[in-house]
Amino acid sequence: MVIINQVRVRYGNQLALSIDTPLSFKAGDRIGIIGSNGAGKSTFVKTILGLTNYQGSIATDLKPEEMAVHMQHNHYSNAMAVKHIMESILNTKIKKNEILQDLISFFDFEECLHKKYSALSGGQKQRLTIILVLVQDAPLVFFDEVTSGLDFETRQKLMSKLVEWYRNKTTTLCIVSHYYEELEQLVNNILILEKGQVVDFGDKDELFRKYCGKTVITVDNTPENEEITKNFLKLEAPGHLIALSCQNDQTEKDIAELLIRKDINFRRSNNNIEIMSINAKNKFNGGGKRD
Ligand SMILES: Nc1ncnc2c1ncn2[C@@H]1O[C@H](COP(=O)(O)OP(=O)(O)OP(=O)(O)O)[C@@H](O)[C@H]1O
Repeated sequence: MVIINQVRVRYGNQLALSIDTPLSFKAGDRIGIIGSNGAGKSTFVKTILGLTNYQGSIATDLKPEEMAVHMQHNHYSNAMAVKHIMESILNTKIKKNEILQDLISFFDFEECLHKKYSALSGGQKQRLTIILVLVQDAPLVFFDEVTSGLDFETRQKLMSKLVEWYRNKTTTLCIVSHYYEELEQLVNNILILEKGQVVDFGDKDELFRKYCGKTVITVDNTPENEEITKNFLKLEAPGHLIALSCQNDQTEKDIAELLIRKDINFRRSNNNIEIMSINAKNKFNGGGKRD
């Protein structure tokens, strides 16, 4: 569907994106794009959409109108009700458009239709743009930080809705997000970017096994827990956590039994994208695993 090869994007003297190894997106892929601030995620999305000046090759069998995008920031007129914004952007009437009616009801948006844009809450504003994106029914859809700035509960609700909407569809999705738990439920591939370069790209579960092992057990980072877990293989982790790599069932059982015996709370995961990406970036930057 899309093959990206030897692509470079420069802003003045800055090389914002540099992709050497070919990346390909297949129909139906659900791709999570992650990386620190300034890693090049939005530039990557814009480049596939043809919105940057790039060197290199982006081959696709899709027409421009077969790609839809939800960008990070959106602005709409405040002069008219949301209903009229929708109808004028889409050049349709809600009462004559069944897909639009379905989306409005699916996203519980009826009560917002008669409000002005500025009167919508953050979550409602995002739902407006999501509806405008989804109604296009494009085969390739980009979401760039669709839940940014929303509280935890609103984010969860919105993501569950998206998961439900796309459950039985073949749409290819590229989702840029800093919220790893959202990606855990929605994507099966991960692209990790760092300083404009590709750290890794592939199946989410394979990347997890490559960088973390079979499972990861996390405990709070305290001196006591550090002492108790000192004989196990540690991974890089956010500062407040100790992450233990379990390469097989036996190690996992040994660690769990020890932690239960010591009455220590722990979390087991076989898809922790945050810890996977920290370790992928660490390896990419030449670091090794912790002792
Ligand atoms: N229009 C622009 N002009 C100049 N530099 C830009 C422009 N857009 C992005 N950049 C720079 O290119 C780099 C990549 O930016 P980009 O927005 O793609 O990162 P990002 O990973 O999406 O970041 P964030 O998570 O903060 O949204 C950054 O250093 C940014 O400052």
